[in-house]
Amino acid sequence: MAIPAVNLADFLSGDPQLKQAFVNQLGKAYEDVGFVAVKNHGIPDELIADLYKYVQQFFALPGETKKQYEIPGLAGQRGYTSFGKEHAKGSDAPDLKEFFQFGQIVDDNDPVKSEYPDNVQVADVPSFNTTFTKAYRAFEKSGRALLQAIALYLGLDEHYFDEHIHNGNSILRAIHYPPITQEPKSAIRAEQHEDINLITLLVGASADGLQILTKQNEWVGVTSLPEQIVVNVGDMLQRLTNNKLKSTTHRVVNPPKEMWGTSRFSIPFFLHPKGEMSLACLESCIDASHPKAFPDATAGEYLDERLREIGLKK
Ligand SMILES: O=C(O)CCC(=O)C(=O)O
Ligand SMILES: [Fe+2]
Repeated sequence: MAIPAVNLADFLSGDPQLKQAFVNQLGKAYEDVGFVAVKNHGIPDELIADLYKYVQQFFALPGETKKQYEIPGLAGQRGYTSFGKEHAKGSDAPDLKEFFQFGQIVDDNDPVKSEYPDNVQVADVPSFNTTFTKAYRAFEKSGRALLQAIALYLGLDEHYFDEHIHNGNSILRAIHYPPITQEPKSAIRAEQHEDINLITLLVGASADGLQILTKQNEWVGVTSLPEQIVVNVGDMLQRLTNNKLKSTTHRVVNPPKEMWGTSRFSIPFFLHPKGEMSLACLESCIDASHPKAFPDATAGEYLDERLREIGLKK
C-alpha cells in the first residue's frame, strides 16, 4: 500500500501556503494512517549508504566478536543485542532479529548527560561510530522539523517540542534479520507492536516485509520509494494527543520460502524526548467526546514500563 506521501521541502520552503499545506497533510495522515513517506527528508543519500555499509560489515562479524559489544545491565539500550532476546509486548516468542543501538551524545553542559550510558565503540568496523554519530544528528534534525509541523497542527507553538528533544533519549537502531534456516514455529521477524517513542524515522528497509494494521483490521505491506523515508507516530505522541494521532500497529513478516536465504536490514531512528517531558494529554485534545484516556506520566516513567514489557529490562 502506498502510505500518504509528503514533501518536507514544502515545510521548509519559506512559502506560508506550502508550509500550511504540509502541516495539514501530515496531521491528517497521522490521524488516519499513522504512517507517511517523506521525500526531501534532509538525510544525505551518501550518509545512508555509508550507514548500511558499516551495519552490514558489523553484522557479518563472527558471533563471538559481536558478543563483546553486548553489555549486561544496559537493557539493550546501547551496543549489541544478540538473536532471540527481544519479544513484542504480549508475545512470548522472541523476534527473529539481532540489533545494535546507539544513543545520545551530549556535547554541551546539560546535566541530562549523567542519565545516559556511553555508546559502545565498535573497534572492529572503522568509521562505524563516526558514521552513527553523523546519522544520529541528521535524523534529529529531520525529526525536529517534522515535530515542528506536528506542533503547528496541534495548535501549539511551532517550537513546542524543540527543548524536549534537545539532548533527548533517542535511539538509532540497526537491525539484522538473518536468513531463515528452518521452519519458524510461531516467530516472525518482528511481531506486531507499536513504537514507544514520539515518532520513528525509518530509512529504506532493504527488503519487503513491513506491514501495518489498517483501521479495517487488515495487514497491508508498506511500500516507499528509494528517495523517501517512512515516518510513523509512536505511543508517546499518541498518548500526548489523547489518541488524536495514531500509533499504528506494525510488524515485519517472514519472506516467501524462496527468499529465506536472504538477510533483511533496517535502521529505524526512535525519536524520544528527555525523560522529564510530561506526556499528560494536551488539554486541546480532551473534550466531552474524547475524555482523557491516559493517566499522567513522564516520558522516562513510560519508557521504563515499556522496556520491562518487552523483556529488555528486568
Ligand atoms: O524492520 C523494520 O522495517 C521495522 C522495524 C520496527 O518496526 C521496529 O524495530 O520497531
Ligand atoms: Fe516498530
